Amino acid sequence: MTFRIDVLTIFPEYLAPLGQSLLGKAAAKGLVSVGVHDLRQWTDDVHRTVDDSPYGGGPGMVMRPEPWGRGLEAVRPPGTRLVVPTPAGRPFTQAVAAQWATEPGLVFACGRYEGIDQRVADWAAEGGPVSEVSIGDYVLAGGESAVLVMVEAVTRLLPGVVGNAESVEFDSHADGLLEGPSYTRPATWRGHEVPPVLLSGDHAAIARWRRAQSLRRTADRRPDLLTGLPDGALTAADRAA
Ligand SMILES: COC(=O)COc1cccc(COC(=O)c2cn[nH]c2)c1
Repeated sequence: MTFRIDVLTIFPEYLAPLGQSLLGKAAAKGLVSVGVHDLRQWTDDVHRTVDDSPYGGGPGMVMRPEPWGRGLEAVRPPGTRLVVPTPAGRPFTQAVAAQWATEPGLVFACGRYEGIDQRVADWAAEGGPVSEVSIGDYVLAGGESAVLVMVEAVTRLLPGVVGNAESVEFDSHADGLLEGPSYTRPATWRGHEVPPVLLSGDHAAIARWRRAQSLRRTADRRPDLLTGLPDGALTAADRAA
């Protein structure tokens, strides 16, 4: 029932926001519990060293395996998915978030420097699923920001977290398309009108208009999403739009 999140990082203070806002309410409801752990508590030297030079040479430093091995043994419930944010990962998508939201919890490993010794992910796969995932095609200084992003995407999908469950269902990407424009009062604002159909009360026309806007925006901004749609996702009416 309670979704358990654990994060291992050398910058625990960076993940303090995990207790705020939406996640905070969810935590207050007992839907989510979060643990943030300083990786350095599992180092074995007086300098609490977490990195070392890369085998084979090359720039930068690599995170040593041993602190990760001890930390994951201490923190990761058996069988729990280990998520490693990395620019070299498979794409993190709404579908991935939805899948993870059905599981009992997640453990996140925040890489820094040039990354974590690959044997950590390889060894961790012996104890449960491991997902090396990317939140986008750019390089961050570490995994902590990506963890904030993924935790927010997953926890808002947990039952009871977002007030209006329907608003989650009709998110962008939920049906494979981008969400179209939204409007609220006033009907005229600084010379800009709300599209009249939205004030018409004709709910069938409104639904058609919204679908057409969603398709137009997707074709304009994310044509890649249109090629990936399952067969039949686009109706004849869609194609005519
Ligand atoms: C095995 O995995 C690792 O070693 C991960 O290591 C690193 C190293 C540097 C930065 C990061 C953080 O992730 C991203 O930059 C990222 C994720 N998505 N898009 C950009 C992670």
